[in-house]
Amino acid sequence: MGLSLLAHAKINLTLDVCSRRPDGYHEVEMIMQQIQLHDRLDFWPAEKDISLTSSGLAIDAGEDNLILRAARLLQKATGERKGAVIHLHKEIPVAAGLAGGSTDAAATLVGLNQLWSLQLSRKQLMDLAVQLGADVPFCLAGGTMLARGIGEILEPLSPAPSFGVILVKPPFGVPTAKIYQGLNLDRLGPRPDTAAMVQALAKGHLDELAGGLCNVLESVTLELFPQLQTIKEKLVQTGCQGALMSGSGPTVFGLTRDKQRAGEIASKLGDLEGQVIITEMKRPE
Ligand SMILES: C[C@](O)(CO)[C@H](O)COP(=O)(O)OP(=O)(O)OC[C@H]1O[C@@H](n2ccc(N)nc2=O)[C@H](O)[C@@H]1O
Ligand SMILES: Nc1ncnc2c1ncn2[C@@H]1O[C@H](COP(=O)(O)OP(=O)(O)OP(=O)(O)O)[C@@H](O)[C@H]1O
Repeated sequence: MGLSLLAHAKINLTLDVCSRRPDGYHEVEMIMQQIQLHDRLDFWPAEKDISLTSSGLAIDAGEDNLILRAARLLQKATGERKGAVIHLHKEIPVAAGLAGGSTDAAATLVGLNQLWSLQLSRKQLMDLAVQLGADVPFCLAGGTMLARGIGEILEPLSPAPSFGVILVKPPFGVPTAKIYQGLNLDRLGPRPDTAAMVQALAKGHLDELAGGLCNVLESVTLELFPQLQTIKEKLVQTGCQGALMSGSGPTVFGLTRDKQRAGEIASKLGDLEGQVIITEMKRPE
């Protein structure tokens, strides 16, 4: 018997960078939110090999794919020798700031833990997750979280109401490492008021939440790609309560009261350089 899992994308409602670590990573403080947009992963048992196929958006399904890296890591950590046939249906734009690869890696850890009856605990899966990438622990945990450390220290926050989200993904990708390297920690520009945003979430106030959106990585990515500023402005002019770049970019998102309103606004956006996706914040199951 096979199994099927949905792997959801994320947006960053805030992203603050506190310091640079000797290993090149940065200590961050950010509010992360899962959204409905998702990939789908199907798993079937196999004798010994692990194979990966894909459909939907184009993706390299070679050994570097985070799905295969997650599977190999799980084998190495547990000594498991069984194989698996994995199929990825890709809907989340790639290299977009939406944690597309990270969420696939998290789903692979969960899926193979089940398929291979490994019975690893949440904590053991979390320890493997951070070895695959800074966003993978959040993707495993899901929901609405305050993330610290390099992103692996997670604290659950009040779940956001199912506000509408319009994503605009420009027709290019952004390498995360290059954006972090480009940060000048002495001149970060506006920083998020994380505590105020935690309160806004607790109250479920869209206006307060939209007003507090802030991502210090914008100072690097928007300088490289000024068209992202234009997209942000257009989202607000057409009726979004607020707009922000997600992660290291280049995707920009706008917030609305619900998904229907997001659809109405998206139809007024007109000519925009990029793919427009209408979705909403994911509610807890
Ligand atoms: C921008 C965000 O997506 C916001 O959620 C994350 O901070 C990045 O998470 P990610 O893509 O899973 O990150 P990784 O794949 O672990 O790291 C890619 C590169 O980004 C930089 N990086 C990432 C996370 C972090 N806290 N500090 C960093 O400096 C490092 O140069 C690293 O080599
Ligand atoms: N399963 C996967 N899905 C998407 N990208 C993958 C996957 N496996 C490996 N990658 C590679 O990872 C890189 C980053 O892609 P991804 O879509 O995860 O970026 P991202 O959304 O910016 O991630 P993050 O928000 O975590 O920084 C790309 O170069 C891509 O080729």
